[in-house]
Amino acid sequence: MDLFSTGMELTAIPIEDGELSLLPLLPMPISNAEIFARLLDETPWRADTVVVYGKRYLQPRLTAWYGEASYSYSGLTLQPLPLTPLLEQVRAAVEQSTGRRYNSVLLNYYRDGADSMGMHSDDEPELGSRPVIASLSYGATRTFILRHKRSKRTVKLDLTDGSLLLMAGALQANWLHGINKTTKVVGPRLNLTFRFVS
Ligand SMILES: O=C(O)CCC(=O)C(=O)O
Ligand SMILES: [Fe+2]
Repeated sequence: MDLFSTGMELTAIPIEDGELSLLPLLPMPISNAEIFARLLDETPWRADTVVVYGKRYLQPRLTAWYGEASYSYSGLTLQPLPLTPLLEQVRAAVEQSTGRRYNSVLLNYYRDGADSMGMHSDDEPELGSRPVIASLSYGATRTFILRHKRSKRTVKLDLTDGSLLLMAGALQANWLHGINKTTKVVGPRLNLTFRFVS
């Protein structure tokens, strides 16, 4: 941390072929524990089935999609729910810290270490050619894995309670990302990815 850093700003993580930055703790007027508990309780969590290479799978996590537009991936179309007052408040804080606007948010609930997200890029056409995605985590720390599509270089980041990761530029075009299962005992984790869908 340099002399003039307040620790409240995003810090760039040097990475080739894309932009990545991290804020260890998003400033919020309510505690992380309260945000976590309210999100867990207020969200109509869904256990969705996706189609991957023609086969149907139950997603290894629960999800909810909020915003203005429907969202399609892996043969699944999610109808949006209207943002709750809490999600509006969180969105405002994320917009303030990242200097960007978002009209949608995907909530992921990883119940324990058996829940995961496969390696993917958030590169659907409605996200635009250089998507800006702000990823906010609450609860248990899980390891976020990035893998370069051509070089296969892997970068790992621990996403801790209240951390905000910003993915931008050519990151989605050149890298995959995901969350592996773990055999370690881990508690529940919530992740919110704010996006701009047009
Ligand atoms: O849970 C995470 O940190 C990743 C979520 C993610 O990649 C997504 O929602 O597209
Ligand atoms: Fe993603």
